[in-house]
Amino acid sequence: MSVRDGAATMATNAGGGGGGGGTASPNDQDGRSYLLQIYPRLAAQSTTCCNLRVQKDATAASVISDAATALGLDPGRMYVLAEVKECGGEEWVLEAGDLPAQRFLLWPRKAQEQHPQSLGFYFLLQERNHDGSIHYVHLPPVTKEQQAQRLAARGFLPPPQDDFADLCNLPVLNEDSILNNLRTRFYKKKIYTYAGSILIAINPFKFLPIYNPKYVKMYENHQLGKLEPHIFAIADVAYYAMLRKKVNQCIVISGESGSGKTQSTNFLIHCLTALSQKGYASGVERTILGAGPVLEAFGNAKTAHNNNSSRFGKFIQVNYLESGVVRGAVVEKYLLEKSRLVSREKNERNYHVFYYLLLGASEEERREFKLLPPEEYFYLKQQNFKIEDEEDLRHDFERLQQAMEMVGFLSATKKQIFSVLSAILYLGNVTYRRKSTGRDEGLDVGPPEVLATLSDLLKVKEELLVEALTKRKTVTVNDKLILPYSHSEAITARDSMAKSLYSALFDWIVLRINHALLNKKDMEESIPCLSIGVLDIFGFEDFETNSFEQFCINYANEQLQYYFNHHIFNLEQEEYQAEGITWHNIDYTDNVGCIHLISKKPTGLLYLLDEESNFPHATDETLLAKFKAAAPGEQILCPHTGHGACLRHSTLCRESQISNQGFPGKEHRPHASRHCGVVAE
Ligand SMILES: Nc1ncnc2c1ncn2[C@@H]1O[C@H](COP(=O)(O)OP(=O)(O)OP(=O)(O)O)[C@@H](O)[C@H]1O
Repeated sequence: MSVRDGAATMATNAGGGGGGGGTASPNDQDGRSYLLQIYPRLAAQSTTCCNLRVQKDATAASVISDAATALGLDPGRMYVLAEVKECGGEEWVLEAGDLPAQRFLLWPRKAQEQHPQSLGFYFLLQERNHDGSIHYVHLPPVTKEQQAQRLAARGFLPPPQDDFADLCNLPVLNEDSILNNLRTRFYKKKIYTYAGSILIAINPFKFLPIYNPKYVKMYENHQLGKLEPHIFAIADVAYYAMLRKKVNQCIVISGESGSGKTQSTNFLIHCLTALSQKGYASGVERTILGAGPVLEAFGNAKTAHNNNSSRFGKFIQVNYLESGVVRGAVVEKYLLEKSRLVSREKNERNYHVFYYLLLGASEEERREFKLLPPEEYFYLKQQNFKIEDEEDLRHDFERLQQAMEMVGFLSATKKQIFSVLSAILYLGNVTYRRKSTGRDEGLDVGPPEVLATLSDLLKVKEELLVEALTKRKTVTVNDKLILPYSHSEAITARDSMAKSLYSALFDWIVLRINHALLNKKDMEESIPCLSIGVLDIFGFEDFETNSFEQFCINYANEQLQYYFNHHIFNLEQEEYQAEGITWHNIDYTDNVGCIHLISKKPTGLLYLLDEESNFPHATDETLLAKFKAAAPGEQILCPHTGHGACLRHSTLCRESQISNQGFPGKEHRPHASRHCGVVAE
């Protein structure tokens, strides 16, 4: 036996012996000797391990000698003994004089009494190379499951975690670690992660079997964070907080287009109604179920980011009796994107309902509503848009009709609605020509058959219609003037009429849905009610051409961001201070400057825009001049680039934080990932 480099090394005249299998189970403890199991990790390995009874004071050198003899190893070679503790990734090569039995006694009890290797504790016998270095042999790695079993079995220190269910537990908190954590979890099909009481959801774009009733039950009445993050946990917390504190709750969902906000809203509403069904069903869920497809048909459209994008914001409030039974619901809508009616980006579509009607209507309905093929409507045929899903659209029209009945639209009402839709499409086919005769400056409007059809569908006299489409009324101090539109003004007036008609129709549909959702008794008697609201508004948007709608949407999102900041940073920190908790305030990017720039009285952009709109001769240039005069040199610092930047820049940067970090599964979309956050209040 020789000792080199301080490590216990031995060459032995081994003979016979043979250890057999078995694992390093200590014991058969006689007070002074211990049973060690030693695993050879050798180039020419013939046996798996040997059991050695050793004295407490036996040195590593003597243990190596005995093990090599027992294993029948080549006596001309040199060996070392290493202690392995997998949980910490440790593999210690023992010195010749080290005492293996002593080390063994430091292992957790379970590892001494049970199958130690399965718990990640064992001794290894390794061969030395001629240069003294250790000859490492590749062994199959221990699987995560094996590792987890071992750890759970011994209730011991967890290994370094590779993902965290709550971002607050990340050992290092920065943008990279957050994104890595979300990505690691996403690859493991864990699409939900908490950041305290906020739930982050990453759109999987595929079905995951995690929304069935078993999950509603599983998450019922559990403290947030006890179980794996889930959207049902958020609904559950809101529901039980409402019942316990007798305070209304609100769940705010935000995220960019296509991130899954509406889907999340649906999961929440499903869970919120399921939780409350104690004995007798209220029928509200059925009405909500019907309301969904109706709102979707009229308020959703195919966009570049999402084939079924909600083009309006909504707040759904589910009302409960104090006992927790669902009582009714109310839908409030915000900012329908009206510009979509008359123009849109390439390869985007108008609202679903137009295509449903045109492709799904029966022959009789086609005659009744005077429907044309889709490509004959100016409002639909822009950008040579092709319809390739005719079958689906036909089916969707049937589905819509059914849903309308579920929310109480009678046949006559449906006909009125379809007539208005048809009229809106005909409005786009109205054309103008400058009058060619006499000194009249006005416009000829036509074609006559379109005007006649419009008058018929809208039940408005043709003269009145022509008047509204060609002239405007101006009221001055002394007089009432009727002036003809210029050609471009007339086109704008025609499109405005279409937009206003659709918007009014949508408002009216929402009103009707609310009538169906409200419990009639609530309107007659005053019964104390509690509620949970779910806010689903569109996220930040940035298109090639951004319109006033994008400005308003992004402003609404800035407000939402402000709300998040206020609640997550400000109020939380104030509470810590009030409770005397030692706390270093966290610096965060406050967007209040951006909000003031847009909406602070009296110089906010919105006020200036209002003011300028009252001037008859206002133009884009006069508005811009007004902006510049009111806020000379005013800039917002972009939180990410640090540049002095415009409003648009600041919103874009926030949006880009996560969207380009490479989540898989949706190659056809321009943004690599879509995520949304859900906050329960
Ligand atoms: N949890 C989920 N599981 C499976 N698929 C999902 C999930 N969430 C979203 N999706 C898929 O992503 C699509 C887009 O989601 P959704 O319409 O909810 O996005 P959104 O954020 O509301 O978009 P927009 O703001 O444009 O309305 C859905 O049609 C659905 O196919």
